[in-house]
Amino acid sequence: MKKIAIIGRPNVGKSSLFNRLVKKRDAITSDMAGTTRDVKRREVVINNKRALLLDTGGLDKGCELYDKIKDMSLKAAHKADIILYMVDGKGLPEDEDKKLFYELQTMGKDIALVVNKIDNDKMKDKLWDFYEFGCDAIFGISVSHNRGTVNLLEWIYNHIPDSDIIDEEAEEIISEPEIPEYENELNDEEFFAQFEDEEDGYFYTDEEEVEDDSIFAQNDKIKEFDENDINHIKIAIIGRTNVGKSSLLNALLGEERSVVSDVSGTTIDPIDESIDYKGKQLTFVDTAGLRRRGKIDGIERYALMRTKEMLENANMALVVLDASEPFLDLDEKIAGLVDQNRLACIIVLNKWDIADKNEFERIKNEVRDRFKFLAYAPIITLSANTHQRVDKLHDMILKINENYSQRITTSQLNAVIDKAQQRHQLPTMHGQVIRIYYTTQYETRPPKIAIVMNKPKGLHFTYRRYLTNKLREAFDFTGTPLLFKAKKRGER
Ligand SMILES: Nc1nc2c(ncn2[C@@H]2O[C@H](COP(=O)(O)OP(=O)(O)OP(=O)(O)O)[C@@H](O)[C@H]2O)c(=O)[nH]1
Ligand SMILES: Nc1nc2c(ncn2[C@@H]2O[C@H](COP(=O)(O)OP(=O)(O)OP(=O)(O)O)[C@@H](O)[C@H]2O)c(=O)[nH]1
Repeated sequence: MKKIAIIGRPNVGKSSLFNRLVKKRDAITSDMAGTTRDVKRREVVINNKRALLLDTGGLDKGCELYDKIKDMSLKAAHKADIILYMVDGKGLPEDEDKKLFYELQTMGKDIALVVNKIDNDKMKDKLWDFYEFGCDAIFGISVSHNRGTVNLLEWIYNHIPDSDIIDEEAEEIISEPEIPEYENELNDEEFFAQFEDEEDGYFYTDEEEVEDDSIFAQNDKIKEFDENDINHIKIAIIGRTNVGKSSLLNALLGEERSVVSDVSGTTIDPIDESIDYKGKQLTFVDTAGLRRRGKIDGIERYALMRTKEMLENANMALVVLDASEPFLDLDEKIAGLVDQNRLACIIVLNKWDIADKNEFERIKNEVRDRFKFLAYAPIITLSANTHQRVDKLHDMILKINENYSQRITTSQLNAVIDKAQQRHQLPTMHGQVIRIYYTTQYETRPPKIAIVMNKPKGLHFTYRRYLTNKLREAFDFTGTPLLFKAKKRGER
């Protein structure tokens, strides 16, 4: 990917252009010179071509020392393929700018002189003064008034090779969980024969038998979403050392790290950090550990222990994997903890900027193969460094939270379960007829479903899985585990 550097003195409008190009208020602009602290890099799309934009800055106010500006500019220029040299059109060309510009020109890279703050037609004449830089590619623009930027964009576009055109259709970036299809034309015997190799025996229940009958009575009175649940999501970012957890946290928090005001019952722990996103509160749990410098690493037991603690306080886990490296056993061990905690989950393939994009299919299959227990989790590829698709992850978090919190009415559930039973009947247990009377969801986050039947112990493991998949087909349970409880009809 081509790298574009925006270079120039403090306050000429570099951050403003950067923001315009990434189409977001991402870098911070202000009237004070030197407000851009770090070099930021963001993936940008110019029309349909991809490039990496570097924002330079970090010169303190009062530090107008030309040497420093020159130093930084040269450093940035070395890293870049395309240089946008920016000057303030309100002033006169300065000799130092000119000298530096010549020096940059000798580097043999594509370079444009961008004269900013040409806010109106009257200002246009100012542009003539800058022709003495001797640059063919000179653009008079006004970022704040959005003037002249089209020509500049066209110039940039022409300097990005066609190989960086995004083929949106071909690019697989998100993978939804796969729901197996059942061959309906098989008779029951053939149908169950398919599972013969699998775990034998009759399945009873994920948990203890339900003792309290009242839970079944309340189901349909509860509205589809519990407001408190759906508006606050507690997220644990987990993964082994160096996969990019802290980087992802920073990317998700964004520049405008807003401290969310206390919502009743959701007091924020100082070790947690929260943001508002589209009216929802996203709390990242136990971020202190992610931010601590000189973190203890390499100690597997410690890593697992800490992850466990984080997961106890969360309802969603982002399992971060490094897509640029082979997966390790520790990745699996950490991901296994999500399953134990029955959490909503998204698998994040980070460092996609340096991963082999042609390998998506292979990597995806390996993830599905290694992390079978997270078969319900969608996979997203992204880059915490360039922020590629971080916004998509934000949206995905909201969607998965909805799925995790949803309540399906008893009638909707039974319609699906009845249809599934019509296709394939419940197998008998030692000649005894097994019957499902009805099913009902009695809890959310995650959805828990009770199957009320004559002999709970007679619900075959494979049949339960068949029902799970039929429910996943009928409703959007992407990203959420689905728990079943087999139960005898209460004597009431
Ligand atoms: N009139 C006018 N002002 C602009 C324009 N573009 C940016 N500015 C203003 O110029 C000031 C500096 O803009 P920045 O984008 O922060 O400049 P910068 O070059 O990134 O500055 P540093 O972070 O100090 O390096 C801000 O007050 C902007 O609002 C423009 O096209 N016209
Ligand atoms: N190329 C690339 N590098 C990344 C990306 N995300 C993180 N990194 C780099 O990977 C290294 C580790 O990133 P961190 O965010 O510290 O990883 P971590 O998982 O928090 O590490 P520990 O705290 O040690 O467990 C750093 O050098 C990051 O710059 C990415 O999307 N792309």
